[in-house]
Amino acid sequence: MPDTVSPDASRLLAALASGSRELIDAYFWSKGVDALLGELGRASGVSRVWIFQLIELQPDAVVQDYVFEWAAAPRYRQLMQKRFRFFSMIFDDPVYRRMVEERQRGEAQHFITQSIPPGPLRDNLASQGIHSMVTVPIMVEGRWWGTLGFDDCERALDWQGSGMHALKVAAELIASALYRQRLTSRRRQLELFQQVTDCGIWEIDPHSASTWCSRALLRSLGYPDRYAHLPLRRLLAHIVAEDRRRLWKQLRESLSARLSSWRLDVRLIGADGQRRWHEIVAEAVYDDQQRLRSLAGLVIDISQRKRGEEIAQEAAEYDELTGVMNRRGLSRHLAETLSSGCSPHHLMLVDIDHFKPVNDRYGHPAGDALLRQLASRLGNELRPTDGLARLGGEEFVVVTCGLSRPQVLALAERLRARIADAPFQLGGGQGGQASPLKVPITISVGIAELPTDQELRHGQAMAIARADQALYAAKHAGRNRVHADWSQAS
Ligand SMILES: Nc1nc2c(ncn2[C@@H]2O[C@H](COP(=O)(O)OP(=O)(O)OP(=O)(O)O)[C@@H](O)[C@H]2O)c(=O)[nH]1
Repeated sequence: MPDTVSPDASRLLAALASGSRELIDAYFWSKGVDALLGELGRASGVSRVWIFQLIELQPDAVVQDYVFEWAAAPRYRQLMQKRFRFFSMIFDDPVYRRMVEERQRGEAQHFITQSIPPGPLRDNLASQGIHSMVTVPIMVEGRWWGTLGFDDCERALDWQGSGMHALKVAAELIASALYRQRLTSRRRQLELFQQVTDCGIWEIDPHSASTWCSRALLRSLGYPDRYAHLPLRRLLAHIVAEDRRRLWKQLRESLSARLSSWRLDVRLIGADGQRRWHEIVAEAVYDDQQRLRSLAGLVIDISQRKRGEEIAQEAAEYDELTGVMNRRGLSRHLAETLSSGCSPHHLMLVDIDHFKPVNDRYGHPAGDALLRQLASRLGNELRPTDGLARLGGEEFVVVTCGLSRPQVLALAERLRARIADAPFQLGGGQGGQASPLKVPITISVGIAELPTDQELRHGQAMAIARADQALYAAKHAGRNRVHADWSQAS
């Protein structure tokens, strides 16, 4: 057995000092680690310095990968050997099992091969020609990440005392470089994630009501990137008042139900003063007493999606030809206006008289143009709260609220007169083309009251049926007139 010698502690400390500088300065930690291992290897005079990364800890085996190496001479190199790629060590040796348990606890080990009890571990080391070995676990965020090891194939090195202390410092330096790299790459990933997704990250401390907002979020709200402290009150002021009320309600309800996550769409007022739809995604963490410990989440810009939804809704609820509401839009308008508290509600059916001859004589496109103009003229006579819809063909509906029967009759009469008094101009008249056609038309109007005490769909159908009766009466009486059916109105 070779004589036991101790490493030169002062050389090791000097190596640690210069190696650690490289590790701190290196952009990629791996480059700094290579330099540190080299410094330590040369200073200690060992044959090989290595780092194994822990890949998986199984119940009866540990899987590791040989990730870094410094070798004093080419014959000591092992890194490229296939047997050290994701190699698995089985716990069939109690000595090895104890070693793994100690590494998990962050404890260093040093041994001379010949002093190890006979068994697989000793055989393994002997097969590699190792006389002595020291290992220090690399602990990252309190967990065993990997192992820093020194093999001596020439001497039996005794690593106790200041030599061992230097190696522990080296393992801690490597661990902190790894941790720094992790944080840097996490930060980069987060920034990339935010850029790609138009999303901001926030966190609120419920005790102090202080907030943390990611740079992207701060920027979109008009604050400097590194704004140190954005009070919750100020953050909430960026939410449109009406949506803020919904947010408080959502917050109260989810807290009382101890919900761990929820979502809400709100409008945010950005740095440019524009309101944009955002989705708030929140994750709540509660302590053992079910009190809120932290609230964090994302703010995702969904203005594009909302615009898409609005376009889809417009397509679904508006008439393509005239731009006024269609039957579906009318239903929504009625539902909204009936629940608004304004009453009574009246429904007018407006139908063009003798429209078929217009189509027959001037063609369908001219008929279309006339329908568009009619919608526009009717709309000009109405208030913003009134509803105008096209039911199909040449039949329109006007919905009013808050008007008495005489007032509704007067409005209908005014609509009728405005259409009858001025002929419609169709086509031509521009750039030396033929002069526009002047087509006089009239409308007939049937009126009914909308019942408020019935189910909407039923009440709407009833009112349309009665208005239709009144319209029929107006047509029968000679057209260009207004009729009302006040029967059965509740
Ligand atoms: N241009 C055009 N015409 C339409 C459209 N929808 C329905 N019409 C036409 O509207 C006309 C409706 O004719 P009728 O139901 O006979 O009614 P009318 O000729 O107006 O007669 P009265 O209502 O009884 O006064 C038909 O010629 C339909 O082809 C449309 O979208 N565009």
